[in-house]
Amino acid sequence: MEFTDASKTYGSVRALSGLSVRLEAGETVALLGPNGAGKSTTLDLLLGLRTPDPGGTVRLFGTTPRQAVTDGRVGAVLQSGGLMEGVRVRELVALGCSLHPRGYPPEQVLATAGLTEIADRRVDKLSGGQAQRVRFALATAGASDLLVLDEPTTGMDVASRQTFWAAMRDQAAAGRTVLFATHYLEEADEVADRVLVLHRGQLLADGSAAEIKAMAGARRIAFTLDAVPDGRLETALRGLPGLTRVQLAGSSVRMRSEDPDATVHALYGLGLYPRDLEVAGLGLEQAFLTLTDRAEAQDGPDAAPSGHARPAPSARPAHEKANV
Ligand SMILES: Nc1ncnc2c1ncn2[C@@H]1O[C@H](COP(=O)(O)OP(=O)(O)OP(=O)(O)O)[C@@H](O)[C@H]1O
Repeated sequence: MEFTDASKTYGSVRALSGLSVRLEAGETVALLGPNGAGKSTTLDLLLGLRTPDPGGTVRLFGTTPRQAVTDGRVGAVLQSGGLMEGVRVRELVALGCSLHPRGYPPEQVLATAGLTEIADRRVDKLSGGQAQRVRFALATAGASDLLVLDEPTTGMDVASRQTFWAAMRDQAAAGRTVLFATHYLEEADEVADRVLVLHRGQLLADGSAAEIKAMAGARRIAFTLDAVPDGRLETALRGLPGLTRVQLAGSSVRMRSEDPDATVHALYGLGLYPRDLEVAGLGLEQAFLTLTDRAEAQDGPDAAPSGHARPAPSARPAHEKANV
């Protein structure tokens, strides 16, 4: 599975810009990026739903994405995938299995997706999370070699999500490649062997979650002061060396620093005695924010082509509770 210098332009918007990346069999790969970074476009190219601009190519299993899909080598869960109305879950899943060149028995697919209990329900009467499980069942209706998942667990509750990822681990263990776009960074951290970070249509980072965290470089510093800092002290705290973010909540202080040794040294230099001092590496979520903030600062706010959204934390459950 290989993208070679693949770009995609929609009118004046360059959604993807010269992507070159190769996915290996059996890898579980997370595709991360702020809103509008080009994730869905990347997946659409991989599925043959769109073609790259002239000069770039996308190849799957030695052929075109379209041919690979026709051959049943690719299964997909797409954000926009509508489900056929007026049929029951069992009927739809059976249809998916029968259409797949290497389809599995429907009862097995229903069980794996956790749908056996609601197999006789009409598809148009399902909750959002249940409908998502049906999409997952359709994506795994046969022996595909690549699974492409666009925000696959959106709307699922915690238990369904765990079932979903357990099934995906089984798929990867069976040698399948799983590529998923997500805004749940915890999932990417837990599940993916490899993380690709897209930003404004370009590949910003490619590595394991640990490598991405190391690439961000920064560390978290957290401590508590004896009292709520006054204005002067607050200014002094914000001026400590190495800081990229500061968050003050009463006497509790959280910082992100690219030079934690210098920050902590200078902190003591202010004559403070911080309690519960913690210096820790970034989680994948904070590393992601650091990398995309940094790229944003380098590009400048005007660098985005028209139509590109800036990162919108509201769309990302993981980011809602993002802290420094
Ligand atoms: N059919 C289209 N016509 C015009 N612009 C488009 C079209 N599809 C996508 N875009 C633009 O291309 C850019 C990349 O969009 P894409 O959907 O690939 O991003 P994404 O990373 O999947 O975003 P999100 O996280 O919001 O789903 C965005 O600026 C988007 O507005």
